[in-house]
Amino acid sequence: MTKPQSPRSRPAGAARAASEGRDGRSFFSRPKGDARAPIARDSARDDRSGGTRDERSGGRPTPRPSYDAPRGEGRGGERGAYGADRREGRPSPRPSFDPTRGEGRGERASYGSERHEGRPGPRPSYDASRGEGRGGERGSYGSERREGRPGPRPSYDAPRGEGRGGERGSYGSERREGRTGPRPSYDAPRGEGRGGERASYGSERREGRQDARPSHGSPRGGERGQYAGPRGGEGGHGQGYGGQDRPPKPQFNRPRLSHAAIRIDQVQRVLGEILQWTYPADAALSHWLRNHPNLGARDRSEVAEAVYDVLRHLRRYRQFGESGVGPASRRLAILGLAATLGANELSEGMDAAEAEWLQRVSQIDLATLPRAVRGSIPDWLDERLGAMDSPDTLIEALNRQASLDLRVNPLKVERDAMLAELQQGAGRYEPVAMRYSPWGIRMEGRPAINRWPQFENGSIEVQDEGSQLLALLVGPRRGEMIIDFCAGAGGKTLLLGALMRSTGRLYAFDVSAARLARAKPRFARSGLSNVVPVVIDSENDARVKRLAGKAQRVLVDAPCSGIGTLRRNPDLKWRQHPEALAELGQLQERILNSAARCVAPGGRLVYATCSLLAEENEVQAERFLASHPDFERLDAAEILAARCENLKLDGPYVQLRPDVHGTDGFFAAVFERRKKGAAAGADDAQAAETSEVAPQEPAGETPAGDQDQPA
Ligand SMILES: C[S@@+](CC[C@H](N)C(=O)[O-])C[C@H]1O[C@@H](n2cnc3c(N)ncnc32)[C@H](O)[C@@H]1O
Repeated sequence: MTKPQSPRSRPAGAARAASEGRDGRSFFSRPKGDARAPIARDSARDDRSGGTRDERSGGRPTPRPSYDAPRGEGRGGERGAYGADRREGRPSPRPSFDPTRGEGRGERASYGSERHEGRPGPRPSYDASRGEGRGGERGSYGSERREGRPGPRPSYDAPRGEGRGGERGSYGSERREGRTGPRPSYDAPRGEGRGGERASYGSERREGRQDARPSHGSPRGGERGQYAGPRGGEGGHGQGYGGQDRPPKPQFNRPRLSHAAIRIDQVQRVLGEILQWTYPADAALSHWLRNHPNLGARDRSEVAEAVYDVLRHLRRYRQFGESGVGPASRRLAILGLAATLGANELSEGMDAAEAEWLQRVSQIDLATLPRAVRGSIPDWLDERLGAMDSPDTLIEALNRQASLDLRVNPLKVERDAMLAELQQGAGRYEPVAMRYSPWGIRMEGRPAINRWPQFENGSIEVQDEGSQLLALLVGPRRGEMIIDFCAGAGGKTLLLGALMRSTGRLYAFDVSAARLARAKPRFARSGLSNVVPVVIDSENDARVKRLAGKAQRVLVDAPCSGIGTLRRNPDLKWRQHPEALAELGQLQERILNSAARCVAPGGRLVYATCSLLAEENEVQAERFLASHPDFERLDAAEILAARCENLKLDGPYVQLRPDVHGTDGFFAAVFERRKKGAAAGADDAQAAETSEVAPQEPAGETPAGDQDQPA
């Protein structure tokens, strides 16, 4: 099994995503006494919203998260971004052009959006205004709620999908795992336990009751005070005794716990939280870690890696777990730790029956398992990925950890100079130039990039290589008017603005004020002055219509399932479901149609997702072409190949895969508005000119965003 990446190094596409940290009014901002049920319902819609359970358990907002968690990614590739976002949450020293009133509020959750780049998130991040938050933008969730736009209905009932298809039994079990509360309000699992999986039900039911059966000599039944706590000084690890060199004194009548027993229990507890699917995995993990501040770096890393391993291989592990004894979440924890630490490390923490079971399931020949079980993906996803070339290698790659991808800021530094600098100072992370992106540097390990001066001064950002390549498709030029229609936390906006050399005007639209607010400090760090962030009410906002026929280039980095980012956000495959895909498809189509109206005759429209699924990609592109005779398709693969000689792609679309290109899964289509159809564009432009409200001015002149923030 592959060694999972520690949460520390994950992108912020925070759940990104954490929400990309997952956004907005998260656990952090939830008012005291917020009931559990409503949170579950909301989060089912926008699971990227970051948050902690502090509020759930009493409404005490947690201070800054201590754990620079998993994903700096921004899912979709931006590890380190998480930490960054968190910092971004602090009042920026140069709030020059960011008009967003909401800024500084929901920033904690911001890591989610970065995850998105790195993209995270079914994250329900998309379509913020509806409370959806699917796709990769966790952060937006909370903020959306604050913005007073709670979704009228929990359209994105994330976990519902799980039990469907062939996985009903397991879905129900997930919900039950670790659960101590009443049934979640979304009432997802009707039908759970039916079908062929009843036998496992009983054990699954036990997954949530960690303290009920103090068997195995494990820490249940009083472990809390024993290890996880703050008794020890900081920094210790390896023993898992809260940083102390020695285990705590055994208490009367209580057996002394081994390192392995403690670790199993820790992982079991975290899984108990995550597998309720109330919050994105990275948010739930971060929250748990914050509540255990005295765990050392190694403790954190080991817990996180095992938890992510379980999320990656959940379906297979559940199947293995059926033949075991004890609570199901404990069996999952053992499997995750055996994969990441090695079975030998666990022996002291298991009883004889567990050890025998582990040995037995470790010998199962994976090749004999159906692909969906072997690759641990839900049936609906197996069906879709199975229709693609080389599905096995693809699924395998999606279950591996992603590397840490950095991008230099071309406004500030040359890639080679930065690479030399990093090789000197951070050589142990093995920085190398990326294969395709001219601005990219790839690193191994989990450096706390967000504390590096190069990050703080805007010379580097965390961004998946695939996201970087999208900028080449947009091909921005100096002085142009460009629209980044779904700008989120600004990952792609940053590169577009730098390639415009900070000239012209770059509109950064998004329905999520929280995500745009998180973009602000990034814009400030990067030295850009040509970005105009605009929070729009919807894709049909009047401010969008005013720009009809005016933009030379429009990028639609559409809200999507985020399935291409499973390396960074493995929980997405359990949170996403086919019904949500259908809704996403409609949203993508509406956004594309509105964005197309902004394109000037002869101008370029780029449609991109971090999905691998045809229905979000080529099907959308073909539908757009069929309904827009004034646009023609350009060969996106050719455009990219002209800039990246190593990159061999079959057009007309760009489709990047982790197994082939080492990037997250991305799709891009490029369309050009016909010049001879200029009449339509001219009409649009005329309509715009006669509009009652003048177009917004760029930052530095009239900060348009000021008018755009919700109250
Ligand atoms: C894939 S993410 C964008 C990530 C961003 N481009 C980046 O690189 O960080 C999709 C974004 O679409 C936004 N969105 C959802 N519905 C939208 C709509 N109707 N109009 C504009 N943006 C929308 C979401 O809030 C989310 O930030």
